[in-house]
Amino acid sequence: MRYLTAGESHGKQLTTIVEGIPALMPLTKENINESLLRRQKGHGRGKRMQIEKDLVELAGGVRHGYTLGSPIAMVIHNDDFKHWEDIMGEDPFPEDQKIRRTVTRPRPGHADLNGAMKYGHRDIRNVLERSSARETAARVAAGAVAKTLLAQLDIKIIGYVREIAGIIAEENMEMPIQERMEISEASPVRSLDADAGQKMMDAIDQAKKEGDSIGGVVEVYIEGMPAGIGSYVHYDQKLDGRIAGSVASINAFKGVEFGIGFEAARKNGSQVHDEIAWDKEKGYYRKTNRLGGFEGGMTTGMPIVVKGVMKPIPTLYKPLQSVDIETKEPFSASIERSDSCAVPAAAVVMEHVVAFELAKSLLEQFPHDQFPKLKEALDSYREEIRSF
Ligand SMILES: Cc1cc2nc3c(=O)[nH]c(=O)nc-3n(C[C@H](O)[C@H](O)[C@H](O)COP(=O)(O)O)c2cc1C
Ligand SMILES: C=C(O[C@@H]1CC(C(=O)O)=C[C@@H](OP(=O)(O)O)[C@H]1O)C(=O)O
Repeated sequence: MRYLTAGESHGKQLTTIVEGIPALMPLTKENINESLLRRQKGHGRGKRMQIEKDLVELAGGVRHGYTLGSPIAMVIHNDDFKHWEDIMGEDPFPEDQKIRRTVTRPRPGHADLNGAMKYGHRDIRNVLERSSARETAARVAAGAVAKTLLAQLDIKIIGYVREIAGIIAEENMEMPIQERMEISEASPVRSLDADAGQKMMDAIDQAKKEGDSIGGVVEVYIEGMPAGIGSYVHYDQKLDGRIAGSVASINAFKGVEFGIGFEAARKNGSQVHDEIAWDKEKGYYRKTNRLGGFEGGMTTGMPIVVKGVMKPIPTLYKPLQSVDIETKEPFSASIERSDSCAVPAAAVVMEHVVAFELAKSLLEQFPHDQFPKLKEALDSYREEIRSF
């Protein structure tokens, strides 16, 4: 199972192709649109999200509500394209407009300067159009297909915000996943804690007023993955490693933690490892879940708990200093628009990239061309694990 995306932020459309989903799996565009619309929400986003209404067009691989086993092609149109046709269309700029319309001022913290040097672009627009997190809409579409597969295998997944600008939403470890879903969806910052949520919103408003940006920590929580998914035998089969890679690949993500994460460095082994217990009904389980659902690159059967840290947005109304690549002169220009905080949206993105890795590892372990056979194989594996 794999996916590719294509498309520029202000170009015509984003395209996603997902390969490897078995045939005969129920899938509708509503499954995908629900995820896309969730990604667009969240306090702190800029004007662009008022222009876009992300809706998917299923362009291949699905017929009459079921997957065909062929690649699934999805298109999301950029509504903003109509404002950018002269800049993003096929025709080059007329000579007399070239200098004025070419982007030559790289933003610190974005892909601008490194991307321009690597690909030899003297117009930084050729970099920023693709490095933009607009691409995460296409990734969420791929993840939504994976999430639909997981849901039909009784695996639930949700992403929410744990921290923004140092304000922490304390977690009640006992909170069931359904409650996590409902509370975070109702919160404008996807927080699990109303008091912290209000403080987060205030911090976002304050940052915006000051022309600055803020980052935070998001968490993805998964229930229903049986023990033993992933493997210890090769570096690239370790599921926690794959998840870490996919999370770090999200725009502006700078770190990943499982369970208590970096806190483990400051604790003794007896305070970190989760004791093993057994119950006639549910089989083996851990008395605690400090390792966040992974041992040896494989799931333990406990909930998977993974956090990602997002740095503050690099485009600032209060700009940092940089150097114009044509004149080599320093500048500090003002900008037209940007998000001041995209942490709530990033929680939805992280949920979807993690969902993709989970679905991919399940299909590697239980390769089936037909979805009902995958379901049957997983049910029988679950029974085997329970009575082990
Ligand atoms: C949902 C989301 C929205 C974002 N919005 C913006 C934005 O409005 N302006 C901006 O400069 N960066 C934004 N970013 C972050 C940049 O895309 C990111 O910092 C850039 O691609 C450079 O990559 P790096 O930070 O991973 O090094 C956003 C990221 C995400 C996940
Ligand atoms: C378009 C999205 O996010 C964009 C990500 C982004 C960036 O530099 O990463 C910059 C902004 O784009 P624009 O300059 O057009 O306002 C965000 O709006 C989106 O999330 O769909």
